Amino acid sequence: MAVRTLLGLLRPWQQFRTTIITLRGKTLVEHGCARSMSTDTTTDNLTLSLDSKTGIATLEMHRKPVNGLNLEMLTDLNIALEKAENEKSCKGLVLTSGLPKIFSAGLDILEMYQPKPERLAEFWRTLQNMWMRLYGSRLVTIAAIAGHSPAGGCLMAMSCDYRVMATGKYAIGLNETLLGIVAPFWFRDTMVNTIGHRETERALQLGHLYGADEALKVGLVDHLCDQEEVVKAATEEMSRWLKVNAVARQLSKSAMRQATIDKLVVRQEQDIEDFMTFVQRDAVQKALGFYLQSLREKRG
Ligand SMILES: CCCCCCCC/C=C\C/C=C/C(=O)SCCNC(=O)CCNC(=O)[C@H](O)C(C)(C)COP(=O)(O)OP(=O)(O)OC[C@H]1O[C@@H](n2cnc3c(N)ncnc32)[C@H](O)[C@@H]1OP(=O)(O)O
Repeated sequence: MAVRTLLGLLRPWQQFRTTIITLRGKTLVEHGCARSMSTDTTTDNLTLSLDSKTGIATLEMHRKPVNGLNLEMLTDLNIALEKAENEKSCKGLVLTSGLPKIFSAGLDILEMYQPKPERLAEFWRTLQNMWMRLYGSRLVTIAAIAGHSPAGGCLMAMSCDYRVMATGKYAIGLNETLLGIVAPFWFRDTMVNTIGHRETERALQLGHLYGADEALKVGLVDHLCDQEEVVKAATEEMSRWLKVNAVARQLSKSAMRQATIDKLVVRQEQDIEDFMTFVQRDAVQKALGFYLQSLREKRG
């Protein structure tokens, strides 16, 4: 607080600063302007930037090759989301990818294949926390999806308030059964809340990946546009949402979502145990091994 007051006395050109934060042995570099409180954060996995004029933050994922959600990426996402959440001038967040043709390939399967138990538990807790943060965010959150978005990628998109997807040959959905695994209850709940019970039941059992047109038809995404336009379309839609009284909108959002989040809050430890038991079963390890192999063979 004292630092903020002091910075307020500085002239604008004196206020640009670069801060380096080290976290869990990783370095986050911040470039920012103290007066506007806009702060850009870049890590190996993502960039968070805030447009201080509009109050819209952009969170761009760029973990090569496919924005696979591993422990480090999820940790960075949690930090970035918390930062945007706590920044008073930030009102909305566009979640997108800086990689071509990929929004996110979902969970990094290598976290679940032949895992070390301690890391596996931390990985799952960090994913749970990321979902609770994003699904329950006070911000208007819009996913700009210009590429594939299976499983955990679909979860992230569904956790936003609105989804813009690129037309093209991209797929989105909860395809867990194709890997021989089961979407956890809070993945399922999020999908039910988005597209309804019957459609979710069908999609989950089949591990169905929707093309963009079909995703629009069932309400899994809300708007289609050209690949190059997704972030622009998301930002335009955002301005509509930002015109609504913020408190009324936030209370409405929380009235719709909090019960779903609370279900995980009260079962968080049990869910970690269930996940660990399930993933470490021989049959599941075998299925994950085959799936990884098939991904590798696809490349030839
Ligand atoms: C009793 C109940 C208890 C409950 C227990 C619950 C358990 C449930 C647990 C978890 C839920 C799981 C959620 C998930 O998110 S699982 C991940 C699902 N993701 C996928 O199926 C996507 C797989 N990937 C693809 O289909 C494609 O890669 C693509 C369409 C995303 C992109 O295609 P393309 O551009 O052609 O790239 P490549 O396929 O060539 O991939 C490049 C490279 O990346 C590797 N890779 C891809 N996806 C993943 C991934 N998700 N994890 C790790 N690695 C991945 C791929 O293998 C290639 O690697 P390389 O050959 O070594 O270069």
